[in-house]
Amino acid sequence: MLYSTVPAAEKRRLFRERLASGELLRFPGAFNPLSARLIERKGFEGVYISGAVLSADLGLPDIGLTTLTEVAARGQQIARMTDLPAIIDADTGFGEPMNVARTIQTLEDAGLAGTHIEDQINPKRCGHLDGKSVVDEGTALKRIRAAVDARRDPNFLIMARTDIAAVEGVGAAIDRAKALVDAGADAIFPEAMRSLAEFDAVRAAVDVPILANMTEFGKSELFSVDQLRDVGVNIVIWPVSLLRIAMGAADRALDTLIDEGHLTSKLGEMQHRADLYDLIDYEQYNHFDTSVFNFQIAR
Ligand SMILES: C[C@](O)(C(=O)O)[C@H](CC(=O)O)C(=O)O
Ligand SMILES: [Mg+2]
Repeated sequence: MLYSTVPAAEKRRLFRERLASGELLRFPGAFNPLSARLIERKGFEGVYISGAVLSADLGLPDIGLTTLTEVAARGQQIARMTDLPAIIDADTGFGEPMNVARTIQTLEDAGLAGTHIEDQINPKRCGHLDGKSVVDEGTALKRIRAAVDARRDPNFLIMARTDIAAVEGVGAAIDRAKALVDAGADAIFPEAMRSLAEFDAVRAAVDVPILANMTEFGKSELFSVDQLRDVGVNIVIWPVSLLRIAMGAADRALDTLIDEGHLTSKLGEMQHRADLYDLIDYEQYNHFDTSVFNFQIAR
């Protein structure tokens, strides 16, 4: 109740331990703090906090308009709701390498378990869109070195994301991934891989964990957990999926409301009040005041 009782340093330590085991860890994207609770309840291994979701939530395109303050605050709200490790998207790090350093310390303070910093130029765009540009290798490495030097908890995971595959091909992504690992990256996020063979090639090239981004309507086919495990992927994210599903359902429900004048036909699709209260541990709040949860909800 109220929040996770596991301190951030402990979440990070446990996360590092699981990552080292080589198993594939599943990180659905939480589009709000409540959905992080659902992800934990269902038994997933972690929670992803997407920049695309954060900006879409504010009605903005994912082009680096959100600020570190906004991102860290939302990350903190989500991370504190779950015992699971939460990885947050830090885009290009919010500025120059010195800003990247501040980003890392701020995200550590916010209780996140790790983050990824990408090598796109500013303004950045979704990794699955055409027309991306990346910074030169020197700049990309500086961002990662700054991140690694700035962290105070060695278990805070610093992942380097490279978007170069879409611009120069998977060969360039492999070269860059190796250089990023040499610069201190704990893990690699090869963005917009088009096939399992491409994941396989990156996997073979580096011996740190790699992440697969299973975002919909993008460049990657939607591979299954088993397929990704077979090629040695260590973390898989579905960054925007729950937001897409929730917004799709909301869109259809509003149409139903217009057509039918009520939402009775939608009750089966809704999270029941009883399930919501269960998810937020409403009953536990009786601990403070026994009159808080003294009602029945009919199913
Ligand atoms: C992973 C990602 O960086 C995100 O912000 O969630 C996006 C997802 C998306 O826009 O579909 C990405 O650039 O892939
Ligand atoms: Mg992003």
